[in-house]
Amino acid sequence: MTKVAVLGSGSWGTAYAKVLADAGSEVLLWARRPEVATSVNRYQENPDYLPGVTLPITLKATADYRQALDGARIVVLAIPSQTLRENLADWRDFIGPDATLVSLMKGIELGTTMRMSQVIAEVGGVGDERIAVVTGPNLAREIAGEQPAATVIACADHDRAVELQQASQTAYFRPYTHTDVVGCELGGAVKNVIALACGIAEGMGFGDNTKATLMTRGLAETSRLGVALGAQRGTFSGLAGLGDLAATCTSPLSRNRTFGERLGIGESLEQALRRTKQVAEGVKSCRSILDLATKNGVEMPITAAVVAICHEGRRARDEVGALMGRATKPESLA
Ligand SMILES: NC(=O)c1ccc[n+]([C@@H]2O[C@H](COP(=O)([O-])OP(=O)(O)OC[C@H]3O[C@@H](n4cnc5c(N)ncnc54)[C@H](O)[C@@H]3O)[C@@H](O)[C@H]2O)c1
Ligand SMILES: O=P(O)(O)OC[C@H](O)CO
Repeated sequence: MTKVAVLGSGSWGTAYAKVLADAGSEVLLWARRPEVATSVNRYQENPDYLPGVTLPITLKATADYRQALDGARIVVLAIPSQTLRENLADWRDFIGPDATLVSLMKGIELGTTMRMSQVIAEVGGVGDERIAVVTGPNLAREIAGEQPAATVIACADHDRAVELQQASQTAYFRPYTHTDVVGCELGGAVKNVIALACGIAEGMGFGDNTKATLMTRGLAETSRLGVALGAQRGTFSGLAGLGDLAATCTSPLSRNRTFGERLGIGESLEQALRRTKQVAEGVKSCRSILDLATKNGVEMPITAAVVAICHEGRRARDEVGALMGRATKPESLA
């Protein structure tokens, strides 16, 4: 039986740990707070992040990351993106020499503009062939409720991707493999920013035309950035691109979309942050994504508008005017 460590017991860490346990692996979930581990072990529930979901009896938890990592063939990283560098520095010495490191995170590091797999390679000192990314239209609550969905497992080493695919395949969760790690990670990170924009539009009272416009043009700017960074254009039409964008921009379960809605009704960033217990990755990553785009000479007007609203004190209404007033041009999907 494959031994798996899932580091991070928030909503997605817990839901994906359930998938892995349901698929037959021996899974140990690491929780920062001992009471979360106790609740998983005693009551098969993570009441803070997935209340009402009964976890498999075979899924165990611990507050000791060394115990979780001991003998793990697969190590899943499920913490907020901006905390990865610091946490992995503590964990790296306890990770087995041939373990696969799996990122569930959908963000870009502030300051370095690195993707999560790049942070893992640098801090963990591991080759790309040992790093995989799981991404797609995977709202944790729906997966935990065993509602059917697909995902993408991207890894430079196809055999490892297949190994993880087999370890994640259940009656309700269908993983596809992919080799375009860059495109899959960018799809996951940028859709959070576009979901913020859709939430803002919703909060401002705009309807479906506005949100469809943001999604379509948001995907165009995502793919423009991706191609400039070496991603395959086709990745953005798949689960990691369009699939995740559609789920996140339209679902009331999305933290990014919900956060945007608060901004759209006129709350300040601080007010919205105070009301948000879980991570809405796009709020921080919009800045690193815009930096990455600027460094690479790529125009991302929707991302720039989200940065302006979140971090530069600009009014949403003014940003709508700026976006709509841009020079006219032919439609291009890149
Ligand atoms: N929730 C989803 O539906 C979903 C789906 C796919 C991908 N993701 C991505 O997965 C990642 C994790 O998201 P989540 O939904 O589990 O988040 P969450 O907010 O539900 O949980 C975050 C977890 O990280 C822990 N944590 C917070 N700060 C920490 C720190 N400084 N050091 C260590 N641990 C810390 C929290 O205690 C919690 O257990 C994010 O990048 C998110 O974008 C989430
Ligand atoms: O709740 P969000 O906005 O972090 O989105 C969750 C997932 O990434 C959807 O696939």
